[in-house]
Amino acid sequence: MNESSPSSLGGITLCFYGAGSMAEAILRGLIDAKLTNPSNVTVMNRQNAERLLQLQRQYGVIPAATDASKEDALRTSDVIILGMKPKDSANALISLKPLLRPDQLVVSLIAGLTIDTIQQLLGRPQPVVRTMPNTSSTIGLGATGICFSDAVTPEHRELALTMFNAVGLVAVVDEPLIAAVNGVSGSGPAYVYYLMEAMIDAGVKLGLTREAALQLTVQTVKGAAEMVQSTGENPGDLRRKVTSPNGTTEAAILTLDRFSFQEGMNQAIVRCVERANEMGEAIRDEAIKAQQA
Ligand SMILES: NC(=O)C1=CN([C@@H]2O[C@H](COP(=O)(O)OP(=O)(O)OC[C@H]3O[C@@H](n4cnc5c(N)ncnc54)[C@H](O)[C@@H]3O)[C@@H](O)[C@H]2O)C=CC1
Ligand SMILES: O=C(O)[C@@H]1CCC=N1
Repeated sequence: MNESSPSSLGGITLCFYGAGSMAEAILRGLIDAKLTNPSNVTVMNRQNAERLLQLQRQYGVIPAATDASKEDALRTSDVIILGMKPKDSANALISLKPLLRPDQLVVSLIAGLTIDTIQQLLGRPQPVVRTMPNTSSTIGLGATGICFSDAVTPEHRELALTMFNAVGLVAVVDEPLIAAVNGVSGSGPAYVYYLMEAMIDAGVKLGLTREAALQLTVQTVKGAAEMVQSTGENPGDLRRKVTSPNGTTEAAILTLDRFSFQEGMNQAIVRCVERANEMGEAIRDEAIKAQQA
């Protein structure tokens, strides 16, 4: 799964165009892993200068709060990381178009936005790396799906793999499968947190303190994930080992089945993928309108 890559970004400069939660997860992961010096990282957002100062205080990165400093960072950084919401991406790419040099690498974190739409909005076959990361990149345990445009050079590819390997696991996939990655691991932490919320609330209803229910749930989720990874056994086999015939776990699993747990999970992920594609189409339509205007 993980392709090998060098351990440092050297003096490569990075510009986070959009500095919200996903951008912070990645920049924090890169800085904690000592992959880059914070002075090589510029952050910008639409208008929240206080947020940029907070990122500067916390990580030592460079804030670009004025129009001039934003333009300068976008013109000069080696890598531009698109970290805005999908709905803001068409306008952001239209503003980026006149500033970019053909050799700057564009790395997108944006759900649904295709390489083709990025290139249409930029008006040229810019090297583009499309990714679908997740917020666990913050602690180096991210899971990122990644694909590359034709204009990406072997050096760009290595650079992108180095960045995302530093913050977790990387799966190189064909672009149409990025939506599936979105469904499984991009949005996946939220499903797990949702499960944890339900387990904790049930524990509290049964009389545990919230703190005890939280600690027991966290350790259970951590231990279960670690068991799959360290034993190499598949989750189904491990589940069966917990489930004694006619025992307590079987009673619980049969109850989950009565509520169509597996089907619910399957439908949730299918809907997530559909939504990613819908959002991608909406941005593509905006791109077409912008070109006709
Ligand atoms: N949050 C998550 O778990 C994941 C998010 N993503 C993708 O990451 C992207 C960002 O998501 P979040 O960080 O959650 O959003 P967020 O709302 O926390 O951050 C978005 C940032 O973009 C900035 N922005 C918007 N338009 C801009 C412009 N024209 N110029 C400069 N900055 C601009 C906003 O000011 C804000 O700082 C989205 O496209 C999302 O699909 C991908 C995987 C996981
Ligand atoms: O909810 C979203 O649209 C983003 C993409 C994956 C996780 N969060």
